[in-house]
Amino acid sequence: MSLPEKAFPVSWDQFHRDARALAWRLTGNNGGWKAIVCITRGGLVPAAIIARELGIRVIETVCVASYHEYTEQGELRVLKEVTPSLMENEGADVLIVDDLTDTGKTAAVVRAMMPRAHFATVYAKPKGRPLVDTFVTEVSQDTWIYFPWDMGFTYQKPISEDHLG
Ligand SMILES: O=P(O)(O)OC[C@H]1O[C@H](OP(=O)(O)OP(=O)(O)O)[C@H](O)[C@@H]1O
Ligand code: HPA
Ligand SMILES: [Mg+2]
Repeated sequence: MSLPEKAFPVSWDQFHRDARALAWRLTGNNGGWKAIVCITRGGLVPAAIIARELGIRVIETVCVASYHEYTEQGELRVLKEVTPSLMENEGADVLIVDDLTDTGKTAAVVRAMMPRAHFATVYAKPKGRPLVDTFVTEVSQDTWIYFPWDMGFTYQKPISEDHLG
């Protein structure tokens, strides 16, 4: 298993703030969004926050899995498709939400289902960035983002111990 070089841990508080910042960036759409399609499972959390902020009541899922063993990406599987009514008109006025885009593979598969939908993620890495319309924070490709729902409290070594060989 290869571990990315850098770590970007995100607390619940920070995630909430970043997801709200994403909601602010999504306020410009004339007439609003007719629905959110969130990419499970990571997209469920920002979708709840954005739906609350923008008053969106129709929330759909598209269920995709590709990272099977921690940081290793495997074959991408679509476990559940989007309801056909939201794919009408190529997904115009639909807001697709995910927690992040990394290689962009997940985004490419879901975008192909709804080419006119708006794709939003909280975080983006350089490879996935061209596939996303709106995001909040970019991190480098060699960084792993640690989401609060994947973490618990553990002892932290002092920074000096890591840097003094
Ligand atoms: O840009 P990519 O390289 O395709 O990676 C990004 C996707 O990977 C993660 O999902 P994952 O497949 O791990 O499933 P999960 O959301 O259930 O954790 C993350 O939530 C994104 O959906
Ligand atoms: O950096 C990441 N963090 C968490 N899940 C992920 N899935 C793809 N990339 C990442
Ligand atoms: Mg995901």
